[in-house]
Amino acid sequence: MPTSRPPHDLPGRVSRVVVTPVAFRDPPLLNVVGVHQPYVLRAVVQVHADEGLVGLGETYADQAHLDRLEAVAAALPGADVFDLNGLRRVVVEALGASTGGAGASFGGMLEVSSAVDTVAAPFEVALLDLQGKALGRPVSDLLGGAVRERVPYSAYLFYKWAGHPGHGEDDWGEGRTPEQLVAQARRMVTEYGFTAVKLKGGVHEPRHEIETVEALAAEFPGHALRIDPNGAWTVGTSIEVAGRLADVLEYLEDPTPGIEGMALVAERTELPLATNMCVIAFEHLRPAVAADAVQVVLSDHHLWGGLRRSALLGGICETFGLGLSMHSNSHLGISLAAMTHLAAATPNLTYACDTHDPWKTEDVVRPGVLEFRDGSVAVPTGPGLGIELDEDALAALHEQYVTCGQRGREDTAYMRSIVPGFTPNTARW
Ligand SMILES: O=C([O-])[C@@H](O)[C@@H](O)[C@H](O)[C@@H](O)C(=O)[O-]
Ligand SMILES: [Mg+2]
Repeated sequence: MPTSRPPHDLPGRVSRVVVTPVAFRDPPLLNVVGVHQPYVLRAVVQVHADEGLVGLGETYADQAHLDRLEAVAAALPGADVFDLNGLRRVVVEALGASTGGAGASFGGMLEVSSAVDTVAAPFEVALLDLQGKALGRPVSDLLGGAVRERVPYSAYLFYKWAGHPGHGEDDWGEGRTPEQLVAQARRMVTEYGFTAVKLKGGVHEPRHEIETVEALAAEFPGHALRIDPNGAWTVGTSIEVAGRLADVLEYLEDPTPGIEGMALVAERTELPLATNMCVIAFEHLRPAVAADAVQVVLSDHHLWGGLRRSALLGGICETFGLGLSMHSNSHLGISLAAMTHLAAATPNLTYACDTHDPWKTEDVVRPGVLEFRDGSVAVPTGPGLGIELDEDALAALHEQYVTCGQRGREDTAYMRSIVPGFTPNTARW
């Protein structure tokens, strides 16, 4: 059992905040807006407190977002590490001064109506990590207690090129045909033990993607399958695909753009529709519920304002009878730890969570804690997030950021540099 420290040892105030942008290698994964660049950019947030403890957070590192993170980092010293409502005030004030609180966009796919939630999230995670370290308790305890010891994740398949142009073939090779995607799934299922499998669609004609899902269903009977074309299909196509795949999918994710479009599809299928595109902030819940547009919401603490606001989202989903799953963008181990604590402490998060983890070959977190077994990760039991930052790896990945030349996620621009004239495929088919 972890032991509590006496109250007079608790850290009181934030003394210093360091935001470090890093870049880690990523394969050429295809999606509706283009292709992943050679590197993923992330920002590692370190919040130092006056007792010498350090809390960790992780988020996107596009330049505009970094500027906002820096504005908060400058304003946070002196803040009470237990005052999470106060953190939000600091963020609102800092963004008001630096940016006017405008929205944000990541990679042309995720539009955020207010930057406050996205900017606050990594600082909230870092403060919770600090609180847990001070109290000798895991973050899941601070969120109400873990209701499961392990958190299930799903395999995340992508159509992909064999390698980044000019760099030869990568470890995964080409992912274009149904057979190649079955082989990709076989490797993930064998190495990680996943029992849920998600296919990122919106890349090829729907007929080709249906064949891929059918091949996966034949090869992995009993696995929970999902496809997510990120709104690449019209309402009519979505209804057709839902009809074809009704017996093999557990849910269909964002087949068509917008709450209205999703509602039209939902009227014509029994298949639950999931989203991380048309419901991405609290203000979208009311119209989505009123239109019965979605049956499953994919939460994401990076976008919903942190772990406690994601728990609030869980409560709202429960109230309205909505299912709850978890979205992922390419991420490092700090985020995987945060996602795992959140999922562990959210009783109605019953679907396997998305993760890009298998595509990652570099990290800033020391190995050993966040290992996959039977498709799931054990909830860390150490204080805070329960993970340890590898300072050398952080420095190396920061150096990679400095030299890689990327300063934002640009899937479409990168695709156009290789396939001139490429158009993002939203509602194209
Ligand atoms: O990594 C990707 O290309 C994904 O398409 C990601 O950007 C999406 O945000 C995400 O995984 C999703 O479920 O829509
Ligand atoms: Mg999605």
